[in-house]
Amino acid sequence: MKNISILGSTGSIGTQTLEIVRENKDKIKVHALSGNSNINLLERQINEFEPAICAVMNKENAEKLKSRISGKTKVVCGMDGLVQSVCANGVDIAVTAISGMIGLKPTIEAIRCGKDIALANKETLVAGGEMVMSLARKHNVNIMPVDSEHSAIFQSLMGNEVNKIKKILLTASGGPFRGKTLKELETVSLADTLNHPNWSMGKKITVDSATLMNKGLEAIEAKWLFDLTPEQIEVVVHPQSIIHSAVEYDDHSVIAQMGNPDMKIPIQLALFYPYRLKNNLKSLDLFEIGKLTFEKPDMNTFKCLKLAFEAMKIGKSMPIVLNKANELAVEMLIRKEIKFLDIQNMVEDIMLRHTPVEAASFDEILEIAKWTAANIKKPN
Ligand SMILES: NC(=O)C1=CN([C@@H]2O[C@H](COP(=O)(O)OP(=O)(O)OC[C@H]3O[C@@H](n4cnc5c(N)ncnc54)[C@H](OP(=O)(O)O)[C@@H]3O)[C@@H](O)[C@H]2O)C=CC1
Ligand SMILES: CC(=O)[C@@H](O)[C@H](O)COP(=O)(O)O
Ligand SMILES: [Mn+2]
Repeated sequence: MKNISILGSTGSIGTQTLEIVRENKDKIKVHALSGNSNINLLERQINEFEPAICAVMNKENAEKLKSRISGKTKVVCGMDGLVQSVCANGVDIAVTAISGMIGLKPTIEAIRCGKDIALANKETLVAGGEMVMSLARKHNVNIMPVDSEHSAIFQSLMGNEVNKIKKILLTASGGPFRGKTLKELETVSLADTLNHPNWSMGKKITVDSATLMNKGLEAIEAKWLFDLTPEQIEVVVHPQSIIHSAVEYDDHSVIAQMGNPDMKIPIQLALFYPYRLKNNLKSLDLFEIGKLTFEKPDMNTFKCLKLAFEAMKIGKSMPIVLNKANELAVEMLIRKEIKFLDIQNMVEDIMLRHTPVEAASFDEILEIAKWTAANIKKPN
């Protein structure tokens, strides 16, 4: 029996993880759940999965939840609570399904406590990749990719010589605005932006997919997970999202992983690797799909992708600035305070004003994030 702790159990990845638990009760058990605002759902999840711990980031929400539940679940709060929920005795694997770099601290602490990580939260590696990967090596912890592209790369690497990678082909759907011009992007609405063609996900990542920042963050995530140079990462727009990514080897053989766009496939593999358990998902029907097509990304229109590659090449504190500025700008877009194209312009503007410095410790990463928040400029 495997015991898991889910950081962000009320979100898209969190709830899909719980669906997998529900279908595999003889193999996996929930030790801890966590969330922030959705205490109605947390209450239902506690009643169903009876975890030992439930962490709620927001203190008032934690108090409300405490008053609603009876039984054996201990409710803890704040960042200390999140850390307790992943480091608790008995937890074997922490699923990092919080959105944003707030997930960095509990991930680092989970690794320090020797817990394996099923990593969905890509912002963690963008902001703290060097630190997280070296801590994982030190504590002999496995970091299992949940992100569909990274799971595909992981699977395409199985049984092959890792040092013979020529490059990886990181596939991108192109998002809801694929093929649009800068002029057309000036007037897109929030509802259009949140309308992803292939995946149903949380708001933040859905906006990132529309700006192509998601692919930029994923390129940096891949660099850290698979020890790649920026030149070894090629983004390929593949609107059907059937090939989830591929690896080209030195002998020019290309190995890819395919499947319907359903996150339960990579989540399940991350939880049960090396076992591939039966499930009730639909088979891939290539006749129904008909065509798989490929395009080059338009990095001049979708500048976030170019900016992410620049930040990766510059290194040091630049990826932290890129990530934090993007998080802040996406929050503003969701609150309807800025327009779609403002995101890439705000990220570019602060990157131009930032002088990269070494930022490898948690405190240094936090300092850079604070600098970014204090210096980001909202358009007039
Ligand atoms: N969704 C997907 O298909 C994929 C997601 N990912 C990555 O996985 C991560 C999660 O994405 P997704 O599930 O879509 O996101 P959601 O927005 O659906 O869920 C986010 C979760 O994080 C919790 N949360 C948000 N803010 C805080 C906070 N300040 N403190 C504690 N908990 C918080 C939310 O709690 P509450 O709801 O209670 O407020 C919720 O449980 C992201 O990093 C994303 O990039 C990667 C690949 C695919
Ligand atoms: C499901 C998943 O892994 C997402 O990161 C997805 O890849 C987003 O789609 P885009 O390819 O449009 O960014
Ligand atoms: Mn992805």
